[in-house]
Formats: sequence, structure tokens, C-alpha cells
Amino acid sequence: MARRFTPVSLAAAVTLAAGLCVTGALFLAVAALEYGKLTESFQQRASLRVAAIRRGLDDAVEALTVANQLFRTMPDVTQQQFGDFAKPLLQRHPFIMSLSHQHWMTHEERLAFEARMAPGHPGFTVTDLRAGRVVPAPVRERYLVTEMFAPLPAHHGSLGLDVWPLSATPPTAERMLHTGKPAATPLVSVLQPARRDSFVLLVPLYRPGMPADTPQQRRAAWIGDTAALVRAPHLVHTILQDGGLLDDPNLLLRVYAGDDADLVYTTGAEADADDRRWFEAPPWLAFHHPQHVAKRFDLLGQSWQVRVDALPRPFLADHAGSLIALVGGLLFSLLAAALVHTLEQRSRRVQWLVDERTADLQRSNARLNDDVAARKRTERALQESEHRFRRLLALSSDWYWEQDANFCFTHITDGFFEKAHVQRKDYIGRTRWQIRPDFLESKTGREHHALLQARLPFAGLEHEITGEDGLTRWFQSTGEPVYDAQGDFRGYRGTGSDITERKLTEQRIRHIAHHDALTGLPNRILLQDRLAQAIAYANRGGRRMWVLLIDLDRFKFVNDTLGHKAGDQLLRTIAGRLRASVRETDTVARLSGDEFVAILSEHADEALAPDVIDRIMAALAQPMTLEGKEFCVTCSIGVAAYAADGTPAEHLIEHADIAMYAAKKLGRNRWQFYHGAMNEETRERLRIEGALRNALERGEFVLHYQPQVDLASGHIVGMEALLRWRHPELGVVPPQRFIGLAEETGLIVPIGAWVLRTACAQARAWNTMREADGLAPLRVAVNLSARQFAQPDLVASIAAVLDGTGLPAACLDLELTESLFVDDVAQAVDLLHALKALGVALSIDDFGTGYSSFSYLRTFPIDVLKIDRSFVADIASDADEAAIVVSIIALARNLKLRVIAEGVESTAQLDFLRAHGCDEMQGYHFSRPVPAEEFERMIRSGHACAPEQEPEPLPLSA
Ligand SMILES: Nc1nc2c(ncn2[C@@H]2O[C@H](COP(=O)(O)O[C@H]3[C@@H](O)[C@H](n4cnc5c(=O)[nH]c(N)nc54)O[C@@H]3COP(=O)(O)O)[C@@H](O)[C@H]2O)c(=O)[nH]1
Repeated sequence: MARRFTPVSLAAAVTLAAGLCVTGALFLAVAALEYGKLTESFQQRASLRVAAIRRGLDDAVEALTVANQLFRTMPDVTQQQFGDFAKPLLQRHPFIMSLSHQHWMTHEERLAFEARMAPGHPGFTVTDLRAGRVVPAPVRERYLVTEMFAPLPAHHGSLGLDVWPLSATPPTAERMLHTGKPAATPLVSVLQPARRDSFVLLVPLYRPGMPADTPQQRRAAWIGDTAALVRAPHLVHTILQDGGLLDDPNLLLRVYAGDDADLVYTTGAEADADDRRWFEAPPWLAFHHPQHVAKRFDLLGQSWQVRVDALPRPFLADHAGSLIALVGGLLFSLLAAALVHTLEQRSRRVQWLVDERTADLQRSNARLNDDVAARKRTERALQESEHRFRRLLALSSDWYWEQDANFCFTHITDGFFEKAHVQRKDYIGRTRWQIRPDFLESKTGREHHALLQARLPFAGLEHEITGEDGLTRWFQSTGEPVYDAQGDFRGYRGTGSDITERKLTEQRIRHIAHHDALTGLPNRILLQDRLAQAIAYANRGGRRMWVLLIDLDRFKFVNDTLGHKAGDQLLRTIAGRLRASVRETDTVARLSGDEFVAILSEHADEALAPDVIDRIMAALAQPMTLEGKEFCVTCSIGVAAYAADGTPAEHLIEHADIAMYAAKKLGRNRWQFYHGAMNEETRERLRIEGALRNALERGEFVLHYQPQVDLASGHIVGMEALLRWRHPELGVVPPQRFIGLAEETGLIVPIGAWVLRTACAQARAWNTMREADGLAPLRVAVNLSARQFAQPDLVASIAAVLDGTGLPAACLDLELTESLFVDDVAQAVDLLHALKALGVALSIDDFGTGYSSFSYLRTFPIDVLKIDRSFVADIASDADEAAIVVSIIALARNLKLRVIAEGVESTAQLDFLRAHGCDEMQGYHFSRPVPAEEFERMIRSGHACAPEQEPEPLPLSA
């Protein structure tokens, strides 16, 4: 939790605010007291000064009144008397500049006065003041003339001055007479013309004995007055000075007089105290408290005003108490707030620490609770998992096992013992290799042991166990190492499952993959394996072993004659007899078709092999019943002896095969050991095969044509196209040596196509030629091999050749052997019909040597039967052969087929055939197969070439 403190706590702020409030209140209270005291003091001092001024003015009037008494009490006062009387008055009241006596006189009295003054003042005359200059007064009805004046020497020129013309005099006199009291003039200028700061006080004088109670009486009785010239500033200053009231620097005293309120006196330099006001604020709050006292009063008919203002003072002078209270209060408030803040902060820090600790404790507690809850969940999950695991184990076919650090089983679930039919006590506390001592002898066991030593997991460990019920079962284990919390190895744990079913299935699959489905014998794959084992065994013991390649003689005939089912039965019977003819340790395998291989090993006695072989041949030669008929099957056997004839292991079967061919060549139903010379033939065969692959594109093939002659007319009616291979090194290779090879390799398909195209083109050319000569067209017979017959585009390709060469379909005769039909009769029928639909003729070649089922002759759209030359050869000498030929001719007649005999070499044969109604013949008697040019010459001349014209085919080894 973040530790946060506010800059100023609330309590401190409240304390500060309270302190400031109290301080403010205290400050205001003290300031109010100070203000009250100041106000009172000011009022006192101001009033004192105003009263002093009023009293001084009254004193001035009193002094004048005293002077006026002199004239009332003495009938004839002289100037000397007046001077003497005035002198102490003037000394006592220095603000009175002069005292004078003025007489209200008529002109006669002026004259009398002038006369009276003349002795002491020659040329004395009553005067006026005009423009500040004293001039003789003109004659007037009345004069108010200054008769006496004090102090005399200083104001001697004032005697005789008529003051009545002065503007202030008449109204003042009138007021005086009206009120019957002394009167004062407005302010006048005396010393300085521009400054009106003086006034004159007048006290009336009445004629003695006359009443003066009313204004009329007083005007009637008025004879003059006593006047005092007073200088107002002087007057006021004297009054204040005498009263000791000039030493207060904080007061501004100003005195105004007259209707115009002329300032006649001021104590300060400031002209206006109001200018000192610093700011507009409550007077008690301001540093300066602007106070004034103004008193207006009347002095002998003139208005006077005295104004006293308090001058500004330093704040401290009057507010030290409030200021101390303010500063003290502020300091106290701040200190109190700081103290409260400090206490608050400390309290908060303590609270924060407490909260922190509390939160830590709560978090720890929560974590603890979480941990406990998580642990409980984990335990529950574990229990559930354990339960599920046990349920799964119970439900599944698998089991669980554990081993300790020494790989001894410590725990195996029940499933294992139920499956394996073994006892728990035989497993718990023991290792795998203690249970099965031979475990570590196997490669699998050693690899497993190495994995355990390396503490590595393992998977798919397969092992077999023979249970107490005597059955052997297969199991599979998967495991991983177990470590404790400290990382120490504790053993292994894992699961196991019964894989017996899978193993059996695999065995079955392997068996199928390695065995021939028809006979159950090992197939070519397993044969190789067994052969390797036998070779290894022979190598280990320095023993001999023999490989027999067994080929059935004339199996094709049986198969073609009786069909596949019979053929299969025959092969199964042969397989059983072979198996029974050898020892258990020997191997008998089916290589292909009617070829079998036997491996005879572990025969210590070398001489034993021929016995075994003879036994095999004898067993196979036993009659067997197929399709209700009894058959005898012979075989030809080739034998390769390992470590005897120098055959390398990988060529054993090949050499046995060569030897088997050799046996066949020797006349079948015999066996032959392989020897080195046989290998040469095989190599030659391979050489031819290699050359055959290039022969077509190198143009090494040519066609020879053998005429087919109509026996009735003796004319050539057709020819059979026969393939010849002119090899640059081997010379002319006979078809017997390469047609079979071309069949095996599939090369017969392109070669056959070339033959068909060439033969058709040639026939078309000859027929064109013959047509020009008015001769009948010739038919060309072309042999079709089994591979060609199986080509899906056979019909289309023949049609294309006919179309391409322009040969009419009726001129093409396709020669087929019976073996082509036996595999799939229905398909063969369809195909023959399709070919027939093209318009070509179909011949059965070598008729009588194969299946020779007369029934198919009805089904198949056959046109010609060609009697095999093996029957023709002996017709003249062998009654049986002759009977067969006669039967074939009769059959053809019945089926309305053309019949042609091949291999006719003699006139006797020719005669026999002609005598029995054979349609056509082909044979050396008429012509051997010849090149095209020769054949062309033959058909042009109508003569056949001599039988010796065609050289005999060269032997392969040539
Ligand atoms: N699929 C193909 N097979 C072909 C082709 N060319 C030939 N062959 C087949 O090769 C076999 C051997 O043929 P060949 O050596 O040409 O022998 C033929 C004749 O020379 C021979 N013959 C003819 N008259 C006589 C005779 O009076 N005596 C005697 N000993 N032999 C004679 O017979 C062979 C013709 O036989 P066939 O075809 O059955 O009519 C052979 O089987 C050819 O079929 C080919 O292009 N394609």
C-alpha cells in the first residue's frame, strides 16, 4: 500500500483557522479599544484647543470693552490718556495690533477737530484711504474719524483717518447699533493686500445721558466707538501658545473666519488634512484614523470655525497592542497548527504502519487461505484424477506399474495379472531381467536397459510372456523416470497394454505379405529372407546348401485345358507334395506361376541332395485327379549349390533358374546342376534383351513373307508376315529367341504395332499392283501376341492402321493362339467380335496344341483354323497325327471355317491335305518366308522360291 500524507492535515488546518479567527478577533478587539482611546484623546485635545481659541477671542473683546469704558467714564479723554490706558492692554494682548477711538462727527465737527489737532499736527486734516494711499477726506455729511490711536508712534498716520468710507465699516456699525453690542468687521487686508487676515472689533460709544435701549435710541445716541485691530493668525497663535497647545504634532488645527471662511490660521504645513487619508476603510481598521473636530461659533457678528484634524501616525504608535496580539496570535496559531500537524502526521504514520501491518497480515491471511483452498482443490483434483485414473484403468485394457530406483516392480495394477495369467509374487520386487533372464540377451532388452540407466523415458517396449495357461501373449510397456521434489531419481512408472491381438494381426499380415495366397508357401520376399538365413547358417558351419528351382512341365497346357480352378488345385497339390518331400528345416517357396524354389540346408551329407531331388520329382510325378480326370505332372529342376559351384549368394536362384532351363532344354522331367557355362547363355540372353530394346528405332527389324497357297487352284492367295531381326553383330536373330523375350519385357507391343503397320502397307501396295494386273487381292496374316491382345486400344489401333494404310479389312488376317482366350473367355469373345466388326479375318494359330475346346469355336467369330505343323509333320507316317489333321479339317468344314495347314514340307503331306479337303497350305514345300522384294518377284512370276533360299536362322551363340 502506498504511503500518502497530505501536506497539511485537516486538524492542523482547523487549528490554524481557529487560531487565525481568535487572533483576528483579538486583534480587532484590541484595535477597537485602541481606536476608542485615540478618539477620546483626540476629542479632548481638539476641544481644548477650540475652547482656548474662543476664550482668547472673548479676552480680546474684553480688552476692547475695557478700553471703551475709559471713554464712558471720562468725559474728555486725551490722546495721552488713551495711549497710556491702551499700552498695558496691548502688551497683555499682543494679537491686538492697535486700539483706536473713532468719533462720529458732522463736517462742522470735522473742522473743529482739524482745528483742534492743528496745533500739535500742522496741516492736520481728516483723511481717506484710496487705493492704499492716505488722502484728505472730501467734505461729507458725516465722518467716522479716528481721533485717538495706540500705540501712537507706530501708527501716527492713522489719526484723522475717516474709516466710514471703508466698506466694512458701515455694515459693522449698523449691526453694532442694531444689536447694541460690540461688532466685528469681516476680515480685511492690513499688512498684505492679498491676505485678509485681520478684523476690527468695534465697541459703541453713546452720548452720555441719552437712552440707548433700542436701535433708534442707539443710533440717536451714537457718538463713536472704540476699535481694536486684531490680526487673526496672531490672535489664534497667541491663544494656543499661551495655553501650551502648540506642541501636539499629531493635530492639524485650522481656523477659518468670515462668510467666505478664509483660512486665518493653521498649525501644520498640510493644507488639507483630508489629503492624508490613505485609503477608504473603516476608521477603526485603518492605520490612520482620520478624525476631526469642527466648531463653528459667532464672534461679534462674524462667523468663525475651528477645525482640528488628527494627523497620520505610525501604526505602531497607536496599535502596538493590537499588532502584538495579531503577530502573537498568528505565531501561536501557526505553532499550534504545526504542532497539531506534527501530531496528526505522527498519528497518521502510526495508523499507516498499523494499516500496513494489518493489510500485510490480511494479504498473508488471504494468500494462506488461497493456498489452503488451492491445496484442497489440488487434493480434490488429485483424488478425482486418481479416481478417474483407477476407473479408466479398470475400464481399459491397460494397466499401470511402478518400479523403484533399482528397477524392481513395486506396484502393478491387477489388469496385468489377469491378462498375462501370471502370479503377482513372480513380479513384485523383481526387475524385468530377473523375471525373464534372457531379457538382456535380446537387442530390445539391451536397448531398454540402456535407456533405464540413462534415466530416459521409453515407449513401446514389446515383450512376450507365456502365462500359466501355456499361452504366449504380447505386451507393450511405456514408462518414464520419476524424481522426487529434491530431484532425486526414484524409479520408473508407466503403463502397459496387451498387444497380443495386434501382434497376431501383424503376424497374419506378415504371413500374407510373405506367403503365397494360393499355396500358403513362402513367397519371393520370405524366400529371400530364408535364403539369407540359410546362407548365414551355411557360412557359420562351413556347410553346403542347395537351391532348387522347380518348374512344372506343361503346366500351361493343364491350365489352358482345364481352366484356372484346376490349375490352382494342381499348384496347391504340388505345393503340398513339395513341402512333404523336404525336411521341416528346409524351405519351399512359390516363386511365380508354376515355379517353385526349395532351399535344402543343414544337409551334412553332400550326396543327399540328389536323393532329395529325386524324391521331389517322384512325389510330383504321382498321378492326381483334376476335374475328374487323372493327370501326371512332371517337372524340371535346376540346382545351384552354395559354396560348391562358386555361386555367390545373391545369384543362387538365378543360377538354379539357368540350370532349370538347361534341364528343360534337355527334354524336361529331369534335373540339372548349374555350371559356369550355363551362365554364358543367360548373359547372351541379357545381351539380346538389351539390343532388342533399341532394335525398333534402329530399323533392325524386317518382315519376311511366306505365301499361303490355295490347294485347289495352286495360286498364292495370301502371305503370313514373319518378323526378322537383322542385328549388326548377331546377324539374323530368329523369332523363337526374341519373341518370347519381347513378350516378357512388353517390347512386343510396339514391335507388333510396327509389324501390323508394315505388313498392311506392304499388302496394300502389292494389291494395288495386282489390281492393276487384274489379279485378285492377297490377304496378309499377322501374328498377335498375348500382350498385344491385352492392349485396351487394340481394336482402335488396328482400325487406325487399316485406315492409315488403306488396306481393306477383308485383306487382313489376324492370327491368334488359343491361349489368348482361356483367361477370360467372355472378354475374349467381346474383343473378337469387336475385331470381327472391323471386317478382318480371325485365325486360330497352332490349332490342336493348346486348349482345343471345340465348344469355343462355336462361340468365337473365327474364320480360319491353322493346323499346327507338329501334326502336319507326321501325317504321312503317323496314323494318329493324320487322324487329328483329318478331324481338324472335318471340324472346320462343319463349322464352315477355312482351314489352312502349316509346315507343309513334302508332296506327300500336300497330297494328303488336298485329299482330305484342306483349303490352303503354307510351308517350305512351296516357299520359305522371304523378304518383301523376293515375295513380290514371286507373286509377279507366279513361282515360289526354293526352300533353301532362306538361310537357316543363326544360333544365338553365333
Ligand atoms: N507375335 C508374333 N510372332 C511371330 C512373328 N513372326 C514370327 N512369329 C512367331 O515366331 C515363331 C517362329 O517363327 P518363324 O521362325 O518365322 O517360323 C515360321 C515359319 O518359318 C515356320 N515354317 C513355315 N513353314 C515351315 C515348314 O514347312 N517347316 C518348318 N519347320 N517350319 C515352317 O513356321 C513359323 C510360322 O508359324 P506360325 O506363326 O504358327 O504360322 C512362330 O511361332 C511365329 O508365329 C510376329 O511378327 N509376331
